[in-house]
Amino acid sequence: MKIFTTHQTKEIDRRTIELEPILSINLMERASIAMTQWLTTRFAPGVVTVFAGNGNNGGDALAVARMLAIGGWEVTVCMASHNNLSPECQINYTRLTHLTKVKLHLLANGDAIPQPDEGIVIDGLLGSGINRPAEGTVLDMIQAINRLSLQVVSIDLPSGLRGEDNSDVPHHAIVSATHTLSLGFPKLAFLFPENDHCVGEWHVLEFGLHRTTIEAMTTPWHLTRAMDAKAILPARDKFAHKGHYGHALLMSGSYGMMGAAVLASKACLKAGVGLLTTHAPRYGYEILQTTVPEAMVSIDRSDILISEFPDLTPYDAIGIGPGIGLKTNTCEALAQLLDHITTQRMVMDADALNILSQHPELLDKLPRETVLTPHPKEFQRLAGNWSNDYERLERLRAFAIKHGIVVVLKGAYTTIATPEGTCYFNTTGNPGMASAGSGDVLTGIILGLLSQKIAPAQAAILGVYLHGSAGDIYANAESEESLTANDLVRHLGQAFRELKNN
Ligand SMILES: NC(=O)C1=CN([C@@H]2O[C@H](COP(=O)(O)OP(=O)(O)OC[C@H]3O[C@@H](n4cnc5c(N)ncnc54)[C@H](OP(=O)(O)O)[C@@H]3O)[C@@H](O)[C@H]2O)[C@@H](O)CC1
Ligand SMILES: [K+]
Repeated sequence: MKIFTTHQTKEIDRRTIELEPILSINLMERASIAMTQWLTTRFAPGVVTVFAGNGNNGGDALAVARMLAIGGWEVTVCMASHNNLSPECQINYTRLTHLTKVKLHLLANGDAIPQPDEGIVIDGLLGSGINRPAEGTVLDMIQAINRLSLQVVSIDLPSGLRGEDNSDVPHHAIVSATHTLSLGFPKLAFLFPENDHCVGEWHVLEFGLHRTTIEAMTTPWHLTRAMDAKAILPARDKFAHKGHYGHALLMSGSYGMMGAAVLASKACLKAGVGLLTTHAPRYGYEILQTTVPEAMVSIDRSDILISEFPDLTPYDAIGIGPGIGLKTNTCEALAQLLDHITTQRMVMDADALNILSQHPELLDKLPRETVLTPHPKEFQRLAGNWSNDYERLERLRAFAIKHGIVVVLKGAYTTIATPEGTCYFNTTGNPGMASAGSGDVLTGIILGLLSQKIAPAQAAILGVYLHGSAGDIYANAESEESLTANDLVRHLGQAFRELKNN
C-alpha cells in the first residue's frame, strides 16, 4: 500500500474532485460517513464530545457530529471560533446548527474548555493543513483533550501532528489519541517511534479517492500488507527436487555463540531452502549435527571462530554474521569472502555489520543488492547518528542508495530500503520479538529465501513479514513476554500457511 506525503494527498483529493467528478462537500460527506461507520461499529451510542477546528478537518468533525446526533448519540461540539471557516466547514457548521439537540460551545480566548467525564472524544481540530505549531485557543483545546481520561478518536491525524517531519513540534502541542482514523492512506509519521505517544491505534479508512490517480502517483514509501507479501511467495513446483530451492551457505557461530548458528540454520531450513551448509568453528560441529541434522556442516580450521570460508561454487546465497564475533581472523575472512564472491546473493547481520562499521572500506566491496539487517544501534554505527526519526529514515534511504544495497532496519515497522531508495514498512511483529536470537532467525529466513532465487529486496520484505507473523501467531496463542527465538522458528510453518490462505 502506498504512503503519500500530505502534499500528494491534497493533489489526489483535488483530482478526485475534478475527475470523478464530485463536489468537495460531497467528498467530505463520504469521508465522514466512513468515519461514522467505523465509530458506530466500535462504540455503542452514548455521549460524544467533538472538538472542531476551522479548516476541513473541523468540517469532517462537524459532519461526523451531525451523523452521530442523528444516530441517537448525545453530542456536544466545541469550536475555537466560527469565523474564518473553510467553505466546507462553514456548510457543515450550518447543517449542524439545524439540529437543535446538539450542544454547541463557541470558545473565545480564555473561555473555560468543557471537560467531559464520560463518553468518547472526537478530535477534529487540525488535520493535514497545519502550517505552524498549534497556538492560541487551539493549543489550549489540545491540552484540555490530553488532560481527559477518555478515549480520543482523532480525525485523519492527531491534531498538531504533521504527516511527515515533526522534529520541531513539542509533545504537548499534539493530541494524544487512542485511535487515529487516517483518511485514504497511512501517514509516514505514524510509523515513527517518536510519535507513538500520540497516534494510538491507527486505521486507514478508504472513501473512494480517484483510483487511476492513486495508481499513477509514485512514492518512495510503502506499507507491506498480507497481499503484498503473498505476491512475493513463489508457488512450489510439483516436480521440483531439492536443487530447485537452492543451496545456502551460512557462516555463523564462535565459542559461546553457537546458539546463533543453530537458530539461523533452523530458520533457513524452515524458510524452504533446498540444501543448507553451515560453516562453523570446529568446536561447533557436534552441536550443529545434533541440533540441526538437516544441515551439512563445513568445519573451520579454527576451534573457536570463523577464520576462512569454503569453496563458494556450490552456493546460491550466503548468510554471514550471527555469533561470529569481531576477532581479527574473522574480519580477515569476511574481507576475503567479499573478494571471492561471484554471483551469490548475500545477507549480513550482527557481528558482520559491526565488522563493516569498523572497516568502512569493506562497504565498497559489497555485491550490489547485498542485504544488511541492522538494528538501530548497528545502523548508527554504520551510518552515523540522527536527531529524529524522519532524519533516520532519510539516512536509511541515502545509505541504501549510496552503497547499492538493501538495508533492513529492524524495530517496530521494520523498514526495508532498496538501492533505488524505495522503503517498505512491515506491519507484522510485536514487542515480544525484541529478544535474544530473534535477529539470527531473521537472517536464516532471508538466507533461505535468497537461495530460492527470490530477488534480494523481495526476499527481505517477505522474510521480515513472515518473521513478524510467526511472532504474532505465537503471541496470540501464548504471550509476547514468553516469546523466544525458537518459538519464531517453530511458528514459521503457520506463518507461511496463514499467508498462503490469506
Ligand atoms: N485528503 C482528502 O482527500 C480529504 C481531506 N479531508 C480533511 O481535510 C483536512 C485538511 O483540511 P485543511 O487543508 O482545510 O486543513 P486543516 O487541517 O483543517 O487545518 C487548517 C486550518 O487550521 C488553521 N491552522 C493551521 N495551523 C494552525 C495552528 N498551528 N494553530 C491553529 N490553527 C491552525 C488554519 O487556519 P489559519 O489560522 O491558518 O487561517 C486552517 O484554517 C484533512 O486532514 C482531512 O481531515 C476530508 O475533508 C476529505 C477529503
Ligand atoms: K485531527
